[in-house]
Amino acid sequence: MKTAIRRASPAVRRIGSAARLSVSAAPHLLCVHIAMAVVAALLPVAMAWLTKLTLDGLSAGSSLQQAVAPAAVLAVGGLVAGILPHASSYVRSCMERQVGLHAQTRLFEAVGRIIGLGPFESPTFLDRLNLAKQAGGRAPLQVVDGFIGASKSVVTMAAFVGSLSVVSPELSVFVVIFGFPVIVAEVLLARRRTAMMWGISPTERREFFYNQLLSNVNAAKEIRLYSLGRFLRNRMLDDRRLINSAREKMDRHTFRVQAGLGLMAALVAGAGLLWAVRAADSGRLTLGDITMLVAAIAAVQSGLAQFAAQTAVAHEALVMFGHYETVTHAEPDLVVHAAPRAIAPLTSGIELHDVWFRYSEDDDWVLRGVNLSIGAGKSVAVVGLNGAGKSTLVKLLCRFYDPTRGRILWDGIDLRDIDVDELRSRMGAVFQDFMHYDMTAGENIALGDLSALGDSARLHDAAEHAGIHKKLVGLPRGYDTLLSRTFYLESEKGVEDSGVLLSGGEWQRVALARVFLRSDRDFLILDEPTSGLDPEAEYEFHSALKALREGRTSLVISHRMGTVRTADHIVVLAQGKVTESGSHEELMSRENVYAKLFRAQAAGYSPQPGVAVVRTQEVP
Ligand SMILES: Nc1ncnc2c1ncn2[C@@H]1O[C@H](COP(=O)(O)OP(=O)(O)OP(=O)(O)O)[C@@H](O)[C@H]1O
Repeated sequence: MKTAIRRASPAVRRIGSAARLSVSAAPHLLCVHIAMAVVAALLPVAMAWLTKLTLDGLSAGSSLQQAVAPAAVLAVGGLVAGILPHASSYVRSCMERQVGLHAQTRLFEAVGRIIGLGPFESPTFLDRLNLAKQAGGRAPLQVVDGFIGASKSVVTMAAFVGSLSVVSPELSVFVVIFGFPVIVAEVLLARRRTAMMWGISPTERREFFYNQLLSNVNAAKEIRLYSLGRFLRNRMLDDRRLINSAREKMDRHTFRVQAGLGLMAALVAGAGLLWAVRAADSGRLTLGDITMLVAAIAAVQSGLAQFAAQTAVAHEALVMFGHYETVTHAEPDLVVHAAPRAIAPLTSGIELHDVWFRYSEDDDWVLRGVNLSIGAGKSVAVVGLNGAGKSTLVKLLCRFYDPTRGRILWDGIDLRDIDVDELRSRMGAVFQDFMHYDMTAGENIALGDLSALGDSARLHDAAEHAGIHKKLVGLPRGYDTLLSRTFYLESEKGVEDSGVLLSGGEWQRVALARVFLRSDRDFLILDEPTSGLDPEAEYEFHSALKALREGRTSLVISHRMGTVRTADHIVVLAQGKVTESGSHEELMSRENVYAKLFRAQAAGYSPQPGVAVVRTQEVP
């Protein structure tokens, strides 16, 4: 049995998976929904038979009193038929909300299980994630609903075809043969539509990117100053036109196929009616038979149309749900050790042994055999020109990627053997492209360590160290002020300017405050921590940094030599290799790349310009 299930086609597995998801999200509503579908499937047949029997009875001369009972049942049936679609749609809406919430929870839990950054930098994954997000809310229920709806149509049609075969076996066979191509055509249409949607997905994402860019506050300055508005708008509209043209082509094709099917249906209905009139004329059919025949033809045709539509919707939803399933069942992007090794506070240090790394097999090597030792309690600085691989090194240390070759060891234990959450809980970092969260000032800092949320003393202390406390405490609502003009706080709905915007350097201090909140961690990474700070703030920051680093292991990356020079050990990275290392004094005495870089920067502050200037080509 299990083997059979394993061998079942992906479509069957997906239907099973969508059903399980719906059952776990809304079991009671699903039962009510199915029960309503059964009643809705059989009600038209029961009504048709009752009508036929009532009319046959009346035409055979039965009294009005005898006709009252079936007529009363017919009236009740009519009442149920009138209310049922609305009740069913209400139940469906309730289910949609519950299943949507459940599916979204599962999707974002799966996204949270992605350890590294690789998938987020892959266009294919992003397209799939985009479709999964679109599908997550509706697709599981659409699959189940389509299945229920198609089954409902089959039940109604089978009951009517059975009834029709009593009246006219030839016509019932004719209707069944007619139905087959309708179903095939609709399934093919659905397949084509989903292929089209997958095809336009990258264009839709790009259009969305331009769309966001045109309304993004950070982009607004350059867009206005460089007059990029029309250019970006045209690109967005070009993408929209491409999308529209693909959709229009699909709509035209759908129209041609469905108009053909409609014509066929009309011909069948017309032929059936002509035959029925001639048969009644020759006395082979009663009045009741004709009403049954008319009802059966109409019901089978609408049943076929509904079956086709439901199958098409279910098929489309099934394909979309496939993307959802791929994301939620994705294998971990990085190796996850089944029995990870526990790590203790860093005692020996972090070692990189012959680390090679490239982002993909098609890319060039970014790191080419890096050997580096970051001793426990020591501060190491990495310098190098743009693109030398410094931030990539940080990504490997945080285990956003694994080395393509070589190993990174934490007190002798390979990072791949350590539980990634435990590893990261022992680190603090401020990244070059740190985040601005559209949240309050307090929350923006507390995100560095959620246990500090609402703990004013800790937040103030971290902000004080980062030199931003005075600014934050002076905001209209202090630390509760929203650092955004994108949203309102719930408590301040409608207050136009309740949020505050910070300057670039102030934002950097907020990001630094996050890392000060984690100053008790074993290993601190500071990637360009002072790039946005003014000289006074940079000076203050160095004293704070010194205190922060005291006795801690840290790695600093900076183009500012003033930030770098106080490190215990400095490493020059060039084209993915360590080309020089030592203390500031040692490196200066070697008169090599570091010394040239340092002097070149110092020359910028010198009253006599024209001292040593290092050029990109000079660096190996
Ligand atoms: N996600 C990525 N996919 C492919 N290549 C990448 C990716 N990220 C960076 N690179 C490439 O890796 C190289 C090193 O980039 P990295 O950001 O590590 O340099 P860096 O030394 O930090 O530079 P900078 O001083 O400008 O910040 C660059 O050539 C860059 O194009």
